[in-house]
Amino acid sequence: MSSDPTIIYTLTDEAPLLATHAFLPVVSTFTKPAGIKVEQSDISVAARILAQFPENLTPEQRVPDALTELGKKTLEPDANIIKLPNISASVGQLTAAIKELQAKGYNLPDYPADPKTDEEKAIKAKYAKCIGSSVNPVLREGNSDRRAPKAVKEYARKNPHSMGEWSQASRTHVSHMTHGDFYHGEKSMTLDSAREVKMELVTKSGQTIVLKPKVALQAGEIIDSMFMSRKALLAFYEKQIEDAKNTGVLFSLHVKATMMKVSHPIVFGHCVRMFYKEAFEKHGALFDSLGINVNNGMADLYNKIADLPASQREEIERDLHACQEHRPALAMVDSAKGITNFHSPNDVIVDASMPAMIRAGGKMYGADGRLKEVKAVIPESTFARIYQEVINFCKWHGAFDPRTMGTVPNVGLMAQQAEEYGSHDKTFEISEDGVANITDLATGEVLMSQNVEQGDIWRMCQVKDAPIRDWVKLAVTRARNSGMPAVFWLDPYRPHENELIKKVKTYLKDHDTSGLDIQIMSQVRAMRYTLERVSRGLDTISVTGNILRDYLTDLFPILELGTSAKMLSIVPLMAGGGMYETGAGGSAPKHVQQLVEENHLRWDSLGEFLALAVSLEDLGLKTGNEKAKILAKTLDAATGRLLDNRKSPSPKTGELDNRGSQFYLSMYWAQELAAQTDDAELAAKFAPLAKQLAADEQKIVQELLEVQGKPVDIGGYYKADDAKVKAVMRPSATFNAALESFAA
Ligand SMILES: NC(=O)C1=CN([C@@H]2O[C@H](COP(=O)(O)OP(=O)(O)OC[C@H]3O[C@@H](n4cnc5c(N)ncnc54)[C@H](OP(=O)(O)O)[C@@H]3O)[C@@H](O)[C@H]2O)C=CC1
Ligand SMILES: O=C(O)CCC(=O)C(=O)O
Ligand SMILES: [Mg+2]
Repeated sequence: MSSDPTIIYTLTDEAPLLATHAFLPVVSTFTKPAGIKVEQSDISVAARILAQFPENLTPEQRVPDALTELGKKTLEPDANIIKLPNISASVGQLTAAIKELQAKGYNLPDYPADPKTDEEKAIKAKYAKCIGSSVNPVLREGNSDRRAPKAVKEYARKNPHSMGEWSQASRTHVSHMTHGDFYHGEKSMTLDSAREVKMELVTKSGQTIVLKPKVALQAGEIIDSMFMSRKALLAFYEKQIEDAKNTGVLFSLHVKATMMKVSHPIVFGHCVRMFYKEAFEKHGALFDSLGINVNNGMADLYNKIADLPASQREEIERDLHACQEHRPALAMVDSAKGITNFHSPNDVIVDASMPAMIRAGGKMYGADGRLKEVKAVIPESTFARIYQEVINFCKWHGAFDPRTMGTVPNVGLMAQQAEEYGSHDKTFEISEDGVANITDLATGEVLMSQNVEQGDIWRMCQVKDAPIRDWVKLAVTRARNSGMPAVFWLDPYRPHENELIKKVKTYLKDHDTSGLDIQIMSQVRAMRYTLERVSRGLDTISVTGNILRDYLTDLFPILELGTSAKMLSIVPLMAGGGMYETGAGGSAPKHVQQLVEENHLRWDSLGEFLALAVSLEDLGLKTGNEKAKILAKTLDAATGRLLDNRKSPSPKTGELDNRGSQFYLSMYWAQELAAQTDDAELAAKFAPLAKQLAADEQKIVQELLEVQGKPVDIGGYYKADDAKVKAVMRPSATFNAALESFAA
């Protein structure tokens, strides 16, 4: 039993970080009487960049490599981590962050987009560690348990969010490849013994190029080899662009360039190039000489042509516009600002963008700011099909009704960089035609081989045996505790999932499943089965691999609750600790913009409140700290009251925002603590605070409201000024004083 139980609180980026600045003082104050320590760990993109370049910084500027430290912590049994959503940076966001840090006096090197020297290559490799989804895979040393807590689901039932109407005549649909994609030629095997393998390309010209010299594999591990054909992808895009034009629906592309940070920017770039084909053919050499990489989106192109002589730039712009003339209309990210789906590869992230489209009745915004029917292009067919199944269902049954629909929690295979989301260091764009082999290093035996062509994307995925066992156990536990049926979404026609099915069947026998309803279904059937139940108000646990975990934990919360930010998201770490994530919702740039322009933060910290309650409960159970358990129980009760009394933040400036919502949470929490009878000492301790906050309620709310409506300065975006942020996020002198005198 630890004498000094500790919760590690992550500091991340954008809206979640702003909210944390207001919430942390409350957390530290409330947990102190229970003897709990709250430590901070800065894993913001700015801190992660700075940690890469200690030699460029003065001793005062240097920061520890908090992410690596935290990664190690996840392997310790007493880990208790609250993890807020962080930026998974695009190249554009990375360069903007570097620029801001340089302007603040940090002597960082520029990002070398096209490195020539060894030194530049080394710099690029360091920056590569800060791009895309580079936090979650390090910390997620456990599988995923995400669900809508009962109080939140009840709230959504009583206060349903808006849902767009679906028409049976809707032409909205999903388009995916039917050949030449990863699904098409996938190979998979379970290792009989531990091996070391390499990934190599044997070219048609007889050369052997080693792409990955060594991957150490464990016995029982499942590995896959799969590739996407460039030719098939281009032909697919050509056809879909043509079809959208002929049928008059918006063209939209949905990828996950953040998580799939190697493959999806390439998949995205091919689409943009195909769309603007003639302009790229005409200006290709110039674009290359300017270092334009369309995998980073049209924003990069427009930035890089900005300094060309006006006549040359205008000619390019004319040629780009000429392409648009005979191309379909594009779905917009921000129609007011003219930002299209092609602006940046991470503006449209499939896990959130497809549910948003489905929630809106199968529509996305066109350039005129109106909602329109859409062709949703999701090239890879493996998982795209589930969305078409949802569309089919909505067209037939109409939109789901949040007042009556069932809930779909998820148990997701995620630990130890499982499946596709761990494949970045084993993903390659093929340089010339040949055979791509996974070869045993010791024996030279070729385990799996694929015929590939230049430009194809080839990857190897892994999933270790222990995470699979843990995942099956978690599924059985959740089914038992919830009384819901659980469905493993596994497709026997997909080689990888077929290997998984064998293991699932074996490991289910390790558990008492009597009285439980556990089934295995292919994805499309599982979706249909689940939706039939959802529409009848019945609940069903989805037990899925890593990508479907990501997709379904935005899809169902967005349909059921209006946002995934209100979901409980737990990672029971395999080493015994726990990580408590705040929903699946990411950071929201437009929330920061609203704060800076109008001093109103619409971000809802509900996910943070829910996560903290489970973190406290877990800490109480594991360390025998009864006060922590009471803190957890009363926090949950306070969160319930917050919902019942409608004290969540409003999106509108001039109304209660994140700070006001946090005040109410604090007041209710103090009141619940004062009222409980399990621990008289705690009750007595919190009684004066509860009384004071209630007495000052009007005054505090007034202080929090009156600051709104004017611009504020937080001293930066990626690395805001701590003191300025604190001042902005804690503007009520009365509330601050009450907390301080309590803590004293
Ligand atoms: N766990 C993690 O670390 C995750 C990180 N990300 C990262 O976050 C960034 C943005 O991702 P994106 O896919 O656009 O998704 P987001 O979840 O940031 O946002 C989509 C929209 O959902 C609404 N929303 C989400 N959370 C909240 C909240 N707590 N309170 C109020 N509204 C909320 C906002 O809509 P509105 O403005 O209309 O209110 C927001 O604009 C990317 O860098 C991505 O990689 C994404 C997912 C998870
Ligand atoms: O790590 C990321 O970029 C996003 C994570 C995410 O979308 C999720 O876990 O649901
Ligand atoms: Mg997600």
